[in-house]
Amino acid sequence: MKYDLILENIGQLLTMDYEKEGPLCGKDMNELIVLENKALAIADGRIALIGSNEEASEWKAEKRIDCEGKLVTPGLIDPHTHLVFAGSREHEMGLKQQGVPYLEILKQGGGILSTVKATRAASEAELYEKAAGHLDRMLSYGMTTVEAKSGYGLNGETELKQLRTAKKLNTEHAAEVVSTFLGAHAIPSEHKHQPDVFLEEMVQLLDVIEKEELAQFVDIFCETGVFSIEQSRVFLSKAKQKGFKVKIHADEIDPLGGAELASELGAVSAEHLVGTSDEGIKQLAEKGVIACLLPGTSFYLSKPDHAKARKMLEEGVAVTLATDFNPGSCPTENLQLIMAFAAVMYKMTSKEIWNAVTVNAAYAIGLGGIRGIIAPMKQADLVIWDAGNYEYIPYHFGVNHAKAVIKKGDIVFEKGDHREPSTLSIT
Ligand SMILES: N=CN[C@@H](CCC(=O)O)C(=O)O
Ligand SMILES: [Zn+2]
Repeated sequence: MKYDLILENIGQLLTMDYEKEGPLCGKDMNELIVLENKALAIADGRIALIGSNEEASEWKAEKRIDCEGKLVTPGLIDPHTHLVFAGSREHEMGLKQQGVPYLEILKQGGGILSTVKATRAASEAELYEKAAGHLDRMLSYGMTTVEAKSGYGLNGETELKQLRTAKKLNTEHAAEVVSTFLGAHAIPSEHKHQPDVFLEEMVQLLDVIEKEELAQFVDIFCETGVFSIEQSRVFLSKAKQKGFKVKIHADEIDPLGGAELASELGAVSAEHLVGTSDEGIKQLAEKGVIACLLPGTSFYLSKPDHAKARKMLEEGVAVTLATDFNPGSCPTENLQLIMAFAAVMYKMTSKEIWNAVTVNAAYAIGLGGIRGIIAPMKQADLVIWDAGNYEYIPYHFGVNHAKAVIKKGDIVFEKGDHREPSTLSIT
């Protein structure tokens, strides 16, 4: 047998605990399988074998990579992004510095609504080109699978344009894109006084979204001045009736009880959770709703409060971490930076952080047990890091440590691609 690719001389290999079912929680989140001095073989885009370097010297392959004693992990998974949009919002930085709150900017027709204006005006080709650029950068940071929410259309035409763009990226780009319909992201100005009419319009889109397979998940921004708990309950219940899995932007700014609603509805995940009550945390644990935490957003919005990650972990909530990449509250594609934020702001351990961005992130986007692990016969989505151990990635922050990124067995990024000298020896 001749393999397509062999990675040799792996210093640390994080396979993750691929035998456990379901997202990791409790003390399982703080456990990591670290194999040392290993080699692995890839065939037909899948992991074929894991063995010692001595064994690997007997294996035959088209191509071999000497990992030089470095760390190899599953590709990172980002379970919460707003990938597809037009324009940018750097002009809001000054307003924020003057103390204008995020929701006040939105109320004045800026914020999300300013991105809606730009996105409505953009062609599908323009959206595609811009999102592909962001996705290139994500891939270069080791992110091999990314969730992408719509929500900058707020009308049928543009929401579908965003979702079709994401679907095309999933087909054509090396990274994998999982779509979420977030039509209920804000109230568009034309429906300012009729939010329920607007929500019904978004419900009407679900049939075509299902027919064209444009999204697996439906999400809503449940927040003061956006959608209430009751509106969110009605909207998400209708989505569930149509067979969609649901997520909620919950308790991001005001503690409205979004976590409790996510638990009541059996949502796959609740996102943000900065203001979530202790009761809300208990319910997330009880109902097995994954907490998708976004420390980059708390950092960027300069919030004094952060999600109570330690409390969630102690209560047995399965936690994942995401960039929340978007043009307003968190313009970064760098999940490695978010890992550092989680260490500093949430006091999560390196082990918890690695489980959060691999195993649990996969469960949060419907790919549990399929992505975010390195196991025989599973898809070969891997990162070779320019670091000798897993603790180094959340520690040395703000720079890119990915040395090479492999998606479905293909090398899709190497450090040298970006005019940085590659030290990886590929023969
Ligand atoms: N909070 C709602 N949505 C995004 C921000 C979107 C924007 O500001 O453009 C979030 O998750 O942070
Ligand atoms: Zn978001």
